[in-house]
Amino acid sequence: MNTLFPIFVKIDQVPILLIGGGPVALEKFTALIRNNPAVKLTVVAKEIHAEFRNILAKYPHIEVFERPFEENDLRGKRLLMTATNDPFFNVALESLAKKYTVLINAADKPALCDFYLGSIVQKGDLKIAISTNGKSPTIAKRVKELFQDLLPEEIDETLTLMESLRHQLKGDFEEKVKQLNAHTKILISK
Ligand SMILES: C[C@@]1(CC(=O)O)C2=NC(=C\c3[nH]c(c(CCC(=O)O)c3CC(=O)O)Cc3[nH]c(c(CC(=O)O)c3CCC(=O)O)/C=C3\N/C(=C\2)[C@@H](CCC(=O)O)[C@]3(C)CC(=O)O)/[C@H]1CCC(=O)O
Ligand SMILES: NC(=O)c1ccc[n+]([C@@H]2O[C@H](COP(=O)([O-])OP(=O)(O)OC[C@H]3O[C@@H](n4cnc5c(N)ncnc54)[C@H](O)[C@@H]3O)[C@@H](O)[C@H]2O)c1
Repeated sequence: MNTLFPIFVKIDQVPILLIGGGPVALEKFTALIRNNPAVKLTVVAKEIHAEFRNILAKYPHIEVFERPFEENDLRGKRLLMTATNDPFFNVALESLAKKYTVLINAADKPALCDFYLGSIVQKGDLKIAISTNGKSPTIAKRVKELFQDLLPEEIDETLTLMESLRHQLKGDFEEKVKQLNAHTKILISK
């Protein structure tokens, strides 16, 4: 049983610290930016690879420090993502995360994680997060590709129409739910 509880985080108002400047840190950075370019993010790494540095230069609102991590970096942060090549440092970060009551994701180190990243399907405002309970990130990626192909592009238009409908509907809550269900029944009928 997959006991992970999925939530959707407003990353433009929840400060995140990303430690690492290599390809894996760049992957995690890309995942954040793809979901919200306005992410409130600080990147700290002893050495930031050229490719990552060039990309970071396009996001002036992101704080970047090319130096070793300092405990102070955790102050005011709510999420910590780490992608370093130092296993001892990762373990130390796990206890520091507890001290600062920050949730930690250590890339590719499930035992150190409070939360996992999911594979994300996006069609306009529709977003689906996929988890395999850490069993196979590759399958998560394939399922994402499947849904990306399966879902019609028009789904976002439908969402926009539904949004205006739900704002127009009068009556009590129960009545609104009834009407919204009636309007969308066609979506699941053959
Ligand atoms: C979904 C995605 C999100 C993201 O990272 O943004 C993600 N991994 C992705 C890709 C990916 N990662 C790896 C491969 C190589 C092939 C393979 O191993 O399958 C590929 C495939 C590829 O790159 O093609 C290597 C890998 N990953 C983990 C381990 C350690 C272990 O399993 O013990 C190892 C072995 C390292 C080694 O061998 O040294 C662990 C985790 N990876 C997770 C998330 C969490 C569980 C998610 C879930 O529940 O499924 C978890 C537990 C923690 C975390 O990192 O958050 C992203 C999909 C991107 C997309 O959607 O396109
Ligand atoms: N590259 C891959 O495809 C891959 C795949 C699976 C797992 N991994 C694992 O993921 C981790 C990261 O991979 P990578 O390829 O990005 O590594 P990398 O060596 O390219 O980058 C590691 C980064 O961590 C930084 N760092 C290390 N100690 C630090 C500290 N004390 N303070 C601040 N920054 C510090 C380094 O400066 C560097 O920027 C490694 O543990 C690796 O084994 C990598």
